[in-house]
Amino acid sequence: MVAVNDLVQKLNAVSISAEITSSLHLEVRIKKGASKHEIEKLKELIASSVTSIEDLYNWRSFGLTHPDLKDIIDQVMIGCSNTPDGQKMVIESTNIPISNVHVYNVREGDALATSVETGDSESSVASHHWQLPCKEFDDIWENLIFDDNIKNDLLSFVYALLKLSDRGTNSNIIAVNRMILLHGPPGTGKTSLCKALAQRLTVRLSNRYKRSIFIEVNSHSLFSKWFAESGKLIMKLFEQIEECASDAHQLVFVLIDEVESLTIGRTSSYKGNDPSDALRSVNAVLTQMDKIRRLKNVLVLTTSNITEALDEAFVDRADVNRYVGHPSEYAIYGIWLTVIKELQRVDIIDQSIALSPVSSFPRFNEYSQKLLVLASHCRGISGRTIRKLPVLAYSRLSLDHLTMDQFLHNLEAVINEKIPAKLPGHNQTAYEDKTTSTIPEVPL
Ligand SMILES: Nc1ncnc2c1ncn2[C@@H]1O[C@H](COP(=O)(O)OP(=O)(O)OP(=O)(O)O)[C@@H](O)[C@H]1O
Repeated sequence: MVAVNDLVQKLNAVSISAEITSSLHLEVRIKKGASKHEIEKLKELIASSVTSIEDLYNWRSFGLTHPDLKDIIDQVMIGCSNTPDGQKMVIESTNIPISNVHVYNVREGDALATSVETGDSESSVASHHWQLPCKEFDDIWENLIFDDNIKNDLLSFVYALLKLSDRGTNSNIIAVNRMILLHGPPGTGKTSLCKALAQRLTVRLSNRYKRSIFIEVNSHSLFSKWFAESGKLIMKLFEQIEECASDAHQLVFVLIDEVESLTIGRTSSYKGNDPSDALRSVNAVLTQMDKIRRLKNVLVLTTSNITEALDEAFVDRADVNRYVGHPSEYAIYGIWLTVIKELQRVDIIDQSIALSPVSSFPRFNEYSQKLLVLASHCRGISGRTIRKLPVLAYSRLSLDHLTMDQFLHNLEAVINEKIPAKLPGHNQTAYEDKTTSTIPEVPL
């Protein structure tokens, strides 16, 4: 029976042949203290040792057991933008191009808070800066689970945008603004996706750009505290960004979260303030965005929870705008799987029970089936809340170690307690059910 199941799984796995290995990348994270320069020389060995690994899933990391590699390489992630996230892969060819093997190390440490002067000898923390690739962002990509192909789509599209810009295409003919907009309900992973995307692009483009910086703009505090001054503040902030981008060997990612607070519609007033202030700020942002779009090493990532309030001229400038909604039961299952695996890794949940990956549905074992049923009760809830539920389940019993049965039982109890409205028969609101954007999607 097991053998038959294995066979079916193999048939379902994507077989990577030579013709698509060109879009297959290996991202190799080296151990602290190991020499990147020396490991760069081992790319061929790394590529060939990957082909002998049985359980490979797209965009999932794994360790290497080869005696010459295991002590210097922390993890490898295999990524193919032509293949769904989490799909099992069978690599038949050993022809992974060496140029697609990216060796990197991660920086540790906190973000650097950067201020701008606001007059009257006051200054405000306007942004936080991270040098990429950094440890904090590195595991986000693999742990973000979406129903659609948004991760692959964004990565390929933005990679193409940066390549086009780098080749010096005429922007009057090929309009590239290097700006993306992600919108949708709170807690659905928009900010995390921007950070993860920047990290992956940094690793991918490390041959082209020696350095990479991620600037997170503190848009809310900038706008609400010094409303009338915000036009000036925005200008100063963008001057700092331009300074970073003046280094042609540096890739600059700018994240503007809650972008609606900067670009609230020209006609709407903000918290009862004079609409002319809102207008001034919108204009300042748009002027600065237009300036920045001339810089080919800058990518602006924006997120919004209230798309309806966004300025049309701003939305128009985005090369991509995508709706990011609440996860379906399959994505919820996938998110819980990442949390449960971590709890198993630290031996809080029994390690002897392996839950099935989403891609093997419907051939689920009894535990996976139960988890999927629980997931179906949680539709319409944000990924942020979904991620917290297993920890709440663990905390219900003051035990150091839980069997899988105990864990699932507690998870069910937490769901019944915390979100009773999500039990079967509950009618979801129109907002919770929403799956399409109010802004037309740009086809990718
Ligand atoms: N689809 C998802 N897969 C995995 N984790 C998710 C997902 N959606 C949200 N999360 C988790 O929820 C937390 C919040 O995510 P994030 O801040 O990126 O959401 P957001 O959409 O930007 O929310 P907000 O608009 O409130 O800032 C993160 O820890 C993230 O890992």
